Amino acid sequence: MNYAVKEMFLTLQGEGVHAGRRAVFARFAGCNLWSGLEKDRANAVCRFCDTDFVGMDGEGGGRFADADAFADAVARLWGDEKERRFVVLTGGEPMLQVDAALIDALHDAGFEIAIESNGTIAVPRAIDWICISPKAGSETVQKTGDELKLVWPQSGSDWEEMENWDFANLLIQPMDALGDPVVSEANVRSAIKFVQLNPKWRLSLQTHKILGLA
Ligand SMILES: C[S@@+](CC[C@H](N)C(=O)[O-])C[C@H]1O[C@@H](n2cnc3c(N)ncnc32)[C@H](O)[C@@H]1O
Ligand SMILES: Nc1nc2[nH]cc(C(=O)O)c2c(=O)[nH]1
Ligand code: SF4
Ligand SMILES: [Mg+2]
Repeated sequence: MNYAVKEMFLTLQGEGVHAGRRAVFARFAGCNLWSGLEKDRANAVCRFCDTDFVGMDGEGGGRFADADAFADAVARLWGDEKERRFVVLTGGEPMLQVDAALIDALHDAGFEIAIESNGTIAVPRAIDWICISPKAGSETVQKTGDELKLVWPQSGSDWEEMENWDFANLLIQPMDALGDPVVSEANVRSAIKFVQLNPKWRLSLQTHKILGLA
């Protein structure tokens, strides 16, 4: 198997329970809920995406011939430190490409593996930290994991139903309205109010955007 990767970079995990943790991000090209082209956004299943995942032309991106080549690139970005090695597989939709060989190669290189997935494709439990972010209008098949991260508000998504799923952490992440600061701020206020009313849930902010990190 080869892997089409938009970009790979060293940063801090910006979101969720691991926010603030040093991490290599590997962003896979392509998604099953949007083509990634602006002309298709209005008709996509997922319409609020903040990410360019088209092609392989980003920093550290490219086509990796096999799992070892992928893991070598991740390890090079991490550097020599042997402790607490952490890689986040994201996209696009990483589960279109992640397979057992890749998971094994990253584990062999000493990495704890996290994934950011839309939950429409089952995620192997061999992945150490499963974060699922369900999208209204899609079928969520992965209803277990470490972190459920619901982008808020999303009409047509049933958060009460999600409380019955098997996730160790429930998070609400305000929707970035992509260039509309008034709406973005309203979404933050709405998310805070939601958590104040629903103590099973915690707030997740996109701290990398606040901090000016990738
Ligand atoms: C770009 S997605 C890639 C991974 C996967 N396709 C998914 O949707 O979970 C990474 C994370 O960013 C979140 N996200 C995307 N657009 C966002 C936005 N406009 N505001 C807040 N979070 C957003 C997603 O819900 C997901 O949790
Ligand atoms: N720093 C940083 N943290 C992130 N957490 C989830 C991200 C994603 O796009 O999947 C992301 C991202 O793009 N950058
Ligand atoms: S599912 Fe994830 S990558 Fe795909 S369009 Fe939605 S937020 Fe973006
Ligand atoms: Mg992002």
